[in-house]
Amino acid sequence: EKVAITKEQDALMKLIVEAYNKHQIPQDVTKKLLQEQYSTEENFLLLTEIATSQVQVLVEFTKNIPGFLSLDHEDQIALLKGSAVEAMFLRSAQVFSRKMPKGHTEVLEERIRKSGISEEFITPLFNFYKSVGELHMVLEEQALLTAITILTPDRPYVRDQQAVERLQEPMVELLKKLCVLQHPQEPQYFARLLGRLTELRTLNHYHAEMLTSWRVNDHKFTPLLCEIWDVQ
Ligand SMILES: CC(C)c1onc(-c2c(Cl)cccc2Cl)c1COc1ccc2cc(-c3cccc(C(=O)O)c3)sc2c1
Repeated sequence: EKVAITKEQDALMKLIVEAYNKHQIPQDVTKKLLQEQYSTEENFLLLTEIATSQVQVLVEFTKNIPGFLSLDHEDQIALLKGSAVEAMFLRSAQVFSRKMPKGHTEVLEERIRKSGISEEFITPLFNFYKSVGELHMVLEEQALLTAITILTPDRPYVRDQQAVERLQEPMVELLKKLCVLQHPQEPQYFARLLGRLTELRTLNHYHAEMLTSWRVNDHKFTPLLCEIWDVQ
């Protein structure tokens, strides 16, 4: 039967995409990727600055997700803390999938490879970037997938999981319809997108190890990152 987006779904879509477009890392931050010199220290500092800016952007985007601010306040914090790393993997992955202007892609890869991350995490990290790049997600899909990741009910310390499910469910339904409409020639595209969310969960584990190894080498994070990642 013909798949059609309802009026409500279209309104939800517009709100999510609007929020996604509105909240971006400022150009003066990302353009530093091209300017600062290359050293492990400099790369780490630059990535830390971008990640901090990304968390601020993520909080603003999340506040614009319909219904989020009506959730229990403790749960709002639990959802943000539980999804921040995954949302940032998704965000940084988009840089690799769309050909960034002025060769950001190569420069970002170089800086991540030389930021003190051990080889055992570099491989899964870039495998993820490659698998996201191969999906050629459109903006709507990127925005919805980020919102769905944030609204994952079974994050640690979430008390009212049903309330989160009630927000996530319509987004998953909408994404499913979008995938059918955007990729008619690829019926399993939606399943591939959800597969990325599963892969993201494993990356959380790697990221926790990355943080530990950076801290062992006395790398400092910003107060915002310390708060969202429960470090220091
Ligand atoms: C603290 C820091 C050292 C760190 O610790 N773990 C990670 C991490 C790493 Cl390595 C990989 C994945 C996830 C995390 Cl969380 C990081 C760096 O995290 C980030 C987070 C967001 C972005 C967005 C970017 C980006 C570039 C150009 C353009 C744009 C754009 O949106 O236009 C975005 S780069 C970038 C780097």
